[in-house]
Amino acid sequence: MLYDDFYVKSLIQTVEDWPKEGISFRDITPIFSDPKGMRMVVDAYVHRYIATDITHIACIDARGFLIAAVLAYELQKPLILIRKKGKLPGKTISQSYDLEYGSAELEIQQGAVKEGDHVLLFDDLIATGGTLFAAIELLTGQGAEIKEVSAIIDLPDLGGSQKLQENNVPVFSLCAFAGE
Ligand SMILES: O=P(O)(O)OC[C@H]1O[C@H](OP(=O)(O)OP(=O)(O)O)[C@H](O)[C@@H]1O
Ligand SMILES: Nc1ncnc2[nH]cnc12
Repeated sequence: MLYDDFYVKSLIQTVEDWPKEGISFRDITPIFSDPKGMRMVVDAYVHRYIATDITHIACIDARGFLIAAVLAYELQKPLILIRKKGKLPGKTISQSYDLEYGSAELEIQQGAVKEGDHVLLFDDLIATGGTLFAAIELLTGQGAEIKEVSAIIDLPDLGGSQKLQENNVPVFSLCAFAGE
């Protein structure tokens, strides 16, 4: 299905002062409850990544999982879960970070990726980029190469996507909310 930016953006709801005062929270929940929107989003990513040399898709707990799992299924690629602290069994590597409304710690299982792996890193939204930088650290720390960081929404006013690009990380987002 052809991607329609106006349609997808119309599904994303802005909730002011949540989870903290001063935050304009971009809620993607309605995309998942709208089969047309879901298909549009998934198809856009399938089209973008089907003819690339990506070997793995990594995604971030929790909203990043939702599209990435469908994409991994469609592209028949292994899916790597980067989770919030304390959720993954076995030996893990962790990385703490700050995000727009707090701080947290992410973990990956040791051996989840290795040198020579070409990873597409997926999350739902880029704000300060803190979450993605932590995930990149976990992946590259085990030798993987980040081919692209991909999100549904970019919030360029928060500077994350620019910072990623300045660090030579290719970034793609389906839509952006700037000055609105
Ligand atoms: O660019 P940043 O400033 O780091 O913010 C972006 C992150 O914030 C949200 O995650 P959250 O930690 O709220 O987790 P959730 O997906 O479990 O809701 C979002 O899903 C991104 O992962
Ligand atoms: N403004 C925002 N809306 C939704 N998720 C977010 N994660 C970080 N900032 C966010």
